[in-house]
Amino acid sequence: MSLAKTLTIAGSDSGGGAGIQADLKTFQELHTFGMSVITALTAQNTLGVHGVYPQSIEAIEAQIDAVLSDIGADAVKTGMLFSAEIITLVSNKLRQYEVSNIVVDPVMIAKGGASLLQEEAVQALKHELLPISTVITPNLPEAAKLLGRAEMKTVDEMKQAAVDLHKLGPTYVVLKGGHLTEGPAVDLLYDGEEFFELKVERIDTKHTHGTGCTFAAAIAAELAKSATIKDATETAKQFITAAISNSLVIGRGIGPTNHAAYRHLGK
Ligand SMILES: Nc1ncnc2c1ncn2[C@@H]1O[C@H](COP(=O)(O)OP(=O)(O)O)[C@@H](O)[C@H]1O
Ligand SMILES: Cc1ncc(COP(=O)(O)OP(=O)(O)O)c(N)n1
Repeated sequence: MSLAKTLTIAGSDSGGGAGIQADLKTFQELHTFGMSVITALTAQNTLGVHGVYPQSIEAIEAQIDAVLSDIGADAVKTGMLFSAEIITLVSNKLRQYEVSNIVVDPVMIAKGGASLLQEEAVQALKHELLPISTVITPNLPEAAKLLGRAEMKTVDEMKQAAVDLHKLGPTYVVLKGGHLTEGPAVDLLYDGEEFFELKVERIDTKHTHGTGCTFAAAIAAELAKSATIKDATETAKQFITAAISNSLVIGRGIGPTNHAAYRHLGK
């Protein structure tokens, strides 16, 4: 038997709700073979990030080479990359191994406010990783930072931002609207010509830790199984909506989404 192979290159969340842990759970639930390259350890729980410990370039490079020189990946998802040096390494390696489905979640700041990307690394993200990516999945603050403008507040402003993000080089842009303060949770898929809206009623819960990681990992899993970008984002939206609707009230802060919920829809 063979399974589509998915690789996450991201930070570890000791609390299990975001980062590598969220990605691997999502990969598994969507019936792919998940693998990981850890860029940084975080000491994290539902109350926030209590420490960030980047791994050495040597350790990250060795992990990537071990996985891609032998097993390979049908899709790679990147999350917390932390520094310009790590971004340069990851970009070079993805080129070297000619990875074809690259999903870049440009993780910058955790919900609790902790910085997961150094300020000076934003330029490396823009100029080295975005141009080789298949799809980027910024949230509204990340999109604003990448474009050097104020945060979008309406779907019309999101559309203009998606066009401008597309000019940075990715084949597709999925701009996430989870941070909109009013109305449904709308995300926009832009392919350089047309917009597609992914829209659901906003779920009334504070337990949304790891939503962005989970959503991007689901897109990567579907692309690995050869779904079109439109089908991949639609499935990912169903996956994250089920995960948020059944999110877990654990810990004393913002609880994680429930990665097992999608399977209970009979998927
Ligand atoms: N309260 C909510 N109800 C429904 N969907 C949500 C809610 N919050 C976030 N989402 C969805 O979760 C996904 C991740 O979005 P977002 O929270 O913006 O990302 P991030 O975790 O990177 O900040 C998107 O599909 C977004 O629309
Ligand atoms: C290790 C690690 N990576 C990424 C994040 C951010 O994840 P996200 O899905 O955006 O969720 P929130 O942190 O915003 O709830 C993280 N926290 N840790």
